[in-house]
Amino acid sequence: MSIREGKVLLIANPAAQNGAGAAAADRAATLLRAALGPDAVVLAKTAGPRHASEIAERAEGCATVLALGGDGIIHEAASGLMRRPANARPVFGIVPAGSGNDYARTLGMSRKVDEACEQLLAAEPHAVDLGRVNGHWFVETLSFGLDAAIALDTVERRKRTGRTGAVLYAEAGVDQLLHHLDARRYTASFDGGEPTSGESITFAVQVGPSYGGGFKICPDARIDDGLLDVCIAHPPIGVAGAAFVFALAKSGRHTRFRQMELRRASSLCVRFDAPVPAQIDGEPLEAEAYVIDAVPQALDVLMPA
Ligand SMILES: Nc1ncnc2c1ncn2[C@@H]1O[C@H](COP(=O)(O)OP(=O)(O)OP(=O)(O)O)[C@@H](O)[C@H]1O
Repeated sequence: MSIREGKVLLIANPAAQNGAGAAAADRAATLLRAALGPDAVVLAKTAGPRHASEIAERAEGCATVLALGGDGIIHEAASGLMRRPANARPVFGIVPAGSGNDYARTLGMSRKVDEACEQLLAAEPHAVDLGRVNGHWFVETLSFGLDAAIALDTVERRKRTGRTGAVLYAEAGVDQLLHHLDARRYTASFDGGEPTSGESITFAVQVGPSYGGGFKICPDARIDDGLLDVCIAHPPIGVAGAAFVFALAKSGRHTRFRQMELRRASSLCVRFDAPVPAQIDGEPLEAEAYVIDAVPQALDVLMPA
């Protein structure tokens, strides 16, 4: 079903990208109403964290739900939709207006509002996989360790300084690299296999390739293969080596280093010996053990043709 059939609910985070989301929301609503009709599009601006999830869960009578903002709001809206019965779940789409926009990169959506609306108007739905950890859904990324510490530090820095984008991520990266290059002991079992133990500096579990504002941590991950791609960075990696690997990860060329272990699995369980920073689509997540699986073709998502 295309966006042209049925009502569209546009859930927008006015606070995304340090407040730029408000104008982006009005612009997208205007463009979509011009194309689809004045009554075809309902704009709902979020009032705060988790509101997008509640709005999406209550999306009665809508054929399409769009999330406008960053990966956080996309994560929340998709989670809300997944709480609806499968036979009453609207098609999902995004208007990227965030800071990192990793899911937008994966879907191939433009980060310009006008272009993204054009793409949505011509898009067809595609059944894509979602990840699930301890009952929480994720659209793109779940990770533990250094990179999660960087992602979470980035959010803090953005709030503090008002700066955005890959430069901010790199800045947080340098700081965390210098002060928190910790190896974390883990035990993991893949697809119900025998548990194995090891040490990781980062441990990423991806639906799509991208995290941290465009770093291709699992460059070959596909969102419709029914599998999760895993990248485990093992020690030893010194500060200079880690910085080098980190820079190469921007284009996915870090995978050739012997410290990188790449795997695919439909499910895994991971436990760390000590509390570890963890991020799910850029938001913090805390648990003692993580039970993770891929849910194939979980959500119909509008993707550019
Ligand atoms: N009205 C609001 N005021 C403040 N925060 C909000 C509001 N609505 C939602 N949020 C929260 O804002 C956070 C960040 O939102 P979002 O991901 O859309 O933008 P971003 O952080 O700029 O982008 P990215 O996640 O791609 O870096 C989310 O955790 C969300 O819950």
